Amino acid sequence: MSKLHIDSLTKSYNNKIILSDVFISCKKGEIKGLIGLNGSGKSTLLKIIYGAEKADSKFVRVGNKIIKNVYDGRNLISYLPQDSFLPNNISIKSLINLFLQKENRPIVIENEYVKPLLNKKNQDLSGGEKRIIEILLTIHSNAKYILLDEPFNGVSPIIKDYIIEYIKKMKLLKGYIVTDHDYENVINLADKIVYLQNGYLKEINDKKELVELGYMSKTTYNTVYKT
Ligand SMILES: Nc1ncnc2c1ncn2[C@@H]1O[C@H](COP(=O)(O)OP(=O)(O)OP(=O)(O)O)[C@@H](O)[C@H]1O
Repeated sequence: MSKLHIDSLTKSYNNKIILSDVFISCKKGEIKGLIGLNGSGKSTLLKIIYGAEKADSKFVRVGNKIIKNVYDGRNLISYLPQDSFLPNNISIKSLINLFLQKENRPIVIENEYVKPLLNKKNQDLSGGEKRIIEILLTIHSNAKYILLDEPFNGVSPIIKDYIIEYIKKMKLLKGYIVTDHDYENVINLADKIVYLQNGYLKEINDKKELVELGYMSKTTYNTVYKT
């Protein structure tokens, strides 16, 4: 499968540069974890790659296909936004039929967490239940590359573990870029970590760098990683 390649991506809001000549790529079977401080531009980056937000400049392609907007990227790039995106007054079963191609529906309908919710309306689901449905609909689209913005938000620990194992199991088929403030789970899930700061992406090779970069305190690092 062709690689997802992004370069020369630049974005400013009100003359403030948020993303400055960003380069990132992802290949099939790869999970990239994107982390950074609040406001560093992670969501903006994912929205621009997907095509939901305009960039000042960008070059996005999957293989030889250049992606300029959401329409170009259909069946190639799928995106889970930070905020809930499903319409309310509609059953989960109908949402699955609406969002997924016929051949992709059974695996979601048969899912152990989805099955008990099929006849409920989206508005009657808890925040975490909604998130599982949204994640599965995004992953099981026809797209080859999946962008997940805060998939673990509002999800209980046991479901986070389930989502991580689920994505790992599915990873051979697609490529993923995942961002979340739950850095432990992003680090656990990802093959590579990239850190966004001052508009630039930096590859992290050693978790200790996250202290040097000011992402986490030494105390937190020692508590989490030095047992
Ligand atoms: N539509 C907009 N108009 C003006 N500024 C914006 C807009 N959207 C985002 N910003 C600004 O761009 C910066 C990056 O925002 P973004 O949401 O991409 O950050 P983030 O890294 O995802 O943050 P968080 O981790 O808090 O979700 C922030 O300073 C934000 O205030």
